[in-house]
Amino acid sequence: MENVIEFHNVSKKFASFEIDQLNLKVKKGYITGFIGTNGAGKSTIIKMIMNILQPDTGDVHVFGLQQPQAEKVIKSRLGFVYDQNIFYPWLNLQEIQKMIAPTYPTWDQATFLHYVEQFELPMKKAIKHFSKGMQTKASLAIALSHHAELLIMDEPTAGLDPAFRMELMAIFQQVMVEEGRSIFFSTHTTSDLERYADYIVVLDQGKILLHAPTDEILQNYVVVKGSNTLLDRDTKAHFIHIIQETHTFRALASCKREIADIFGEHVVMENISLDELIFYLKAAQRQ
Ligand SMILES: Nc1ncnc2c1ncn2[C@@H]1O[C@H](COP(=O)(O)OP(=O)(O)OP(=O)(O)O)[C@@H](O)[C@H]1O
Repeated sequence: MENVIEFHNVSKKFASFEIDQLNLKVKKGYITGFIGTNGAGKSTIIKMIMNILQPDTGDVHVFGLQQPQAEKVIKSRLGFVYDQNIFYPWLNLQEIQKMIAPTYPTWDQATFLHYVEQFELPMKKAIKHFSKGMQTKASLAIALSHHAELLIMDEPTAGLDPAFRMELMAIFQQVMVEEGRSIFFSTHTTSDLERYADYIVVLDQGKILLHAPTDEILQNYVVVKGSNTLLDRDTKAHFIHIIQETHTFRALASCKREIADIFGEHVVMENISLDELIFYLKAAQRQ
């Protein structure tokens, strides 16, 4: 299967943060959600995809082309959407479009006008007077109007109200109808991903803890609750992380069926949310 983004042994060091030999392959044609707690390194990775930051060592490929050598071609084929205005704040959408359109050979004015109308964006209002959600939509309209094959988004739903967020997620699904298009976006709103993302990447302290199809995660990972008397060296080995109270434990396991076979009705199994998954994986990483 073709990959739209590839990191090969990428390292990047800041004073108090490090990405060490990171490998990542994001599949073409799918929505991939990128999650992890504050400071996990999501923005740093997105900036390296965009060549805003450069790795100390290792290679970043987008569309099979290497950054930074192919930056110009890569940028012409992708759309970068984030929740801050990246345009001159005093310009309106009409002026921005006039400035941007000639820079993209694939610019499609009819598509631009279509999205401006669908997103109910005013053409003549200065961008600085747009709400956060309107700014996100404006970036998205521009990305879609040059037929970006890959949409990269750093927390596009941050600060949006639930109705607006749902609308944006519906738009993501709609734009995926264009064959071969891919979306890679970071978020703290994990409930959106449970419904809309095909793949999930969990990051912590610059390390990928899990990268798997969303369905597989939600079907197989479980929180198991039971009595401490069930835990010995052999049974403990079936859990990724165990939290023990005085008499009982709760633990994360990655194979629901295996746990059912071993413990039967002696334990309670609960479906996991992505927030719980991040919590347990992070705790396991630190133990
Ligand atoms: N230019 C920089 N110089 C030094 N440290 C940096 C720089 N950029 C990021 N960092 C540090 O790298 C770490 C990862 O930051 P990053 O913004 O990538 O995390 P994140 O997962 O996007 O976080 P959040 O979810 O809070 O946005 C943080 O500890 C941050 O302080």
